[in-house]
Amino acid sequence: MSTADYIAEKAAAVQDALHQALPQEWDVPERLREAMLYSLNAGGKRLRPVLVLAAAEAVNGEAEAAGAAMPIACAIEMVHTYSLIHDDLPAMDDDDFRRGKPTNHKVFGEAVAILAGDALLTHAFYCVAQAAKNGRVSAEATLAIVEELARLAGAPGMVGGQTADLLGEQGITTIEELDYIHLHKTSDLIAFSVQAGGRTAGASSSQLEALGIFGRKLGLAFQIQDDILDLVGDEAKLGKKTNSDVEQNKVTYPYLLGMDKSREEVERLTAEAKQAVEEAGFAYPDRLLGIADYLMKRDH
Ligand SMILES: CC(C)=CCC/C(C)=C/COP(=O)(O)OP(=O)(O)O
Ligand SMILES: C=C(C)CCOP(=O)(O)OP(=O)(O)O
Repeated sequence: MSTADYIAEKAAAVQDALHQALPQEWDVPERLREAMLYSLNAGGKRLRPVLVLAAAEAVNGEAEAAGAAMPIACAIEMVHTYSLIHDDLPAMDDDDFRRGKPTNHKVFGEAVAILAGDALLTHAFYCVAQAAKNGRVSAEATLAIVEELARLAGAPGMVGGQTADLLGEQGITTIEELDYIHLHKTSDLIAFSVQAGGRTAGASSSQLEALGIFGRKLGLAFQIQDDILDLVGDEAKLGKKTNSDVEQNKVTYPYLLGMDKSREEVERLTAEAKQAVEEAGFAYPDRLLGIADYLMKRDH
């Protein structure tokens, strides 16, 4: 099966699991449920949950096949979707279009969009707890996953990166400052995804370390590619507006280094990410390696 087919198959399985992740019988205001499901079901590449599953498979193909990592895959997609809803708000990037549809606040209004994001973030931790409750992931591994999710999605992680991004908009002058933003805003959730997937399948500490390096480097390459696509990508394929970084005076890799050097960095970081996994002695590393190559060449 090609990497594209593998991603499509896993993304479809994640979609099914997401449908069941918010219990129907819960008494939730209808407008809130609609707003949560609107962004969650709008699609997206499902990169982070697919990476959770591919990392579990790298460690132990049978554990992945048993679906142990799926609640964690759902959790990370909820955290990511919340972050996009909030990122699009007028107080942040003020975007009108996401995942090929009007942004959440354009449809539901700012207050409900904020609350839908809050609810998705909170519900992610409920999903993580289900992994231990259904007995497929040990309580010890689940506890480590909770701790890592809180850290890497929170102030020392994604929220910190987003804050530095918004406060630093015009004042960034060095690659080091920019890397701080990218590593936290984007890499932290990607590193969480592969490490948490590995934990569900019983990864050793050296394997977890290799997955962390893979995730951080891949995340950085992914964000640089996102900024390249903002300049040269196709709005219909991307499902969001292009040229938004220039309009918001954002300092990016293409702005600081130019397009050719930025592309070289994506290739270098992807190669280094793959090397970390190749050297760690995983039983089934091919899907993780294939996803890294696929992302480097992506146009959406
Ligand atoms: C706590 C919050 C709200 C975090 C948001 C994190 C994030 C990665 C936003 C999208 O980045 P981007 O603005 O570079 O991407 P896009 O081009 O998709 O808007
Ligand atoms: C970190 C960035 C660049 C935000 C968008 O992430 P994705 O490109 O993974 O967004 P979806 O496919 O999930 O919509």
